[in-house]
Amino acid sequence: MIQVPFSPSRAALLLDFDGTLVDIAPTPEAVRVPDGLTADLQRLRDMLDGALAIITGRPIAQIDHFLPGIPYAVAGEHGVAVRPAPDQEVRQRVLPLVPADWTAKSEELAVRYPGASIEHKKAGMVLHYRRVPEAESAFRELTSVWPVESHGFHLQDAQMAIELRPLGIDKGKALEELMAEPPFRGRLPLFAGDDVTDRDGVRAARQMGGEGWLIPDDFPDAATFRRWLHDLSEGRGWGA
Ligand SMILES: O=P(O)(O)OC[C@H]1O[C@H](O[C@H]2O[C@H](CO)[C@@H](O)[C@H](O)[C@H]2O)[C@H](O)[C@@H](O)[C@@H]1O
Repeated sequence: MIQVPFSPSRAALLLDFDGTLVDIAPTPEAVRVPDGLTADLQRLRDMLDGALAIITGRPIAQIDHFLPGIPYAVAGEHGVAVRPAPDQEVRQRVLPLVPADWTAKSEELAVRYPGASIEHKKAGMVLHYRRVPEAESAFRELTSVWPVESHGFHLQDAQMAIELRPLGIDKGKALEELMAEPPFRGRLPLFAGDDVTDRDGVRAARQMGGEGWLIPDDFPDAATFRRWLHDLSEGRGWGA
C-alpha cells in the first residue's frame, strides 16, 4: 500500500473527479458516486482541518451536484474557475470565446454520429465519442484545421474525447493557486488523477514537496484508489 510520508496535520488533499473518485461512465451525466465516498471525503476533510479540494475538468456546478458540500474548495474546468472556500465567490478568468462556426460545425458533426456529443464549457468545449468511437477520426479531422492558438485555445486529448481548452490554464496552476490560501497554505499537497490533464497536477504537487499519483501508474484503477482513500480516512497509511 502507498504510504503518505507525513501526517494528516501536514497534508492537503486535492483530487481529480472523473476516473478517480468516480468510475468513467458512458456519458458525463451518467457517473455514479460510489456508496461511502462522501462519508470518506467528509472524514478526510475533517482530519485535514478542511484542506480537501476537487480539481476537475468539469464546471464547478457539476461537482456541487455530485458532491454537495463535501470539498472545501473546487477548481473547475481545469482551473478556469476557482472557488477557494465554500462561502466565497467563484473566481472566473477572463476567457477567449469559442468561434461560433466551430461550435456549429461540431454540433453538425455530432448529429451525424448518434451517441457522440458536444459538451459546452464557459471557455471551451469537449467533443465526446465514447459511445461512438468511429466518430473520433471525423472529430480529429474537423478540429485539426482550426487555428486554435491564435484564438487563445489549445486542443487536448481526453478520455474518449477531444477537448478545446484555454491556453495557459492547467491543473498544476490550479493546485498552486489553492495551495497559496488557507486552509491549504503551509501544508504539503497530495494530488491524484487519471488523465493527461492530471499530469500537471502531479508535477505541481511533487514540486511543492508533496506527492502526486496517477491511475493506472500508481493505482491500477479508480476502485483501488478509493479503497486506499477509505483507509486514509480511517487513519491508516499516514506517516508521522
Ligand atoms: O478532470 P476530471 O474530473 O477527470 O474531468 C475530466 C472530464 O471528465 C468528463 O469526461 C470524461 O468522463 C465522462 C464520464 O465518465 C466520460 O463519459 C467521458 O468519455 C470522459 O471524457 C467531463 O465530461 C469533462 O468535461 C471533463 O473535462
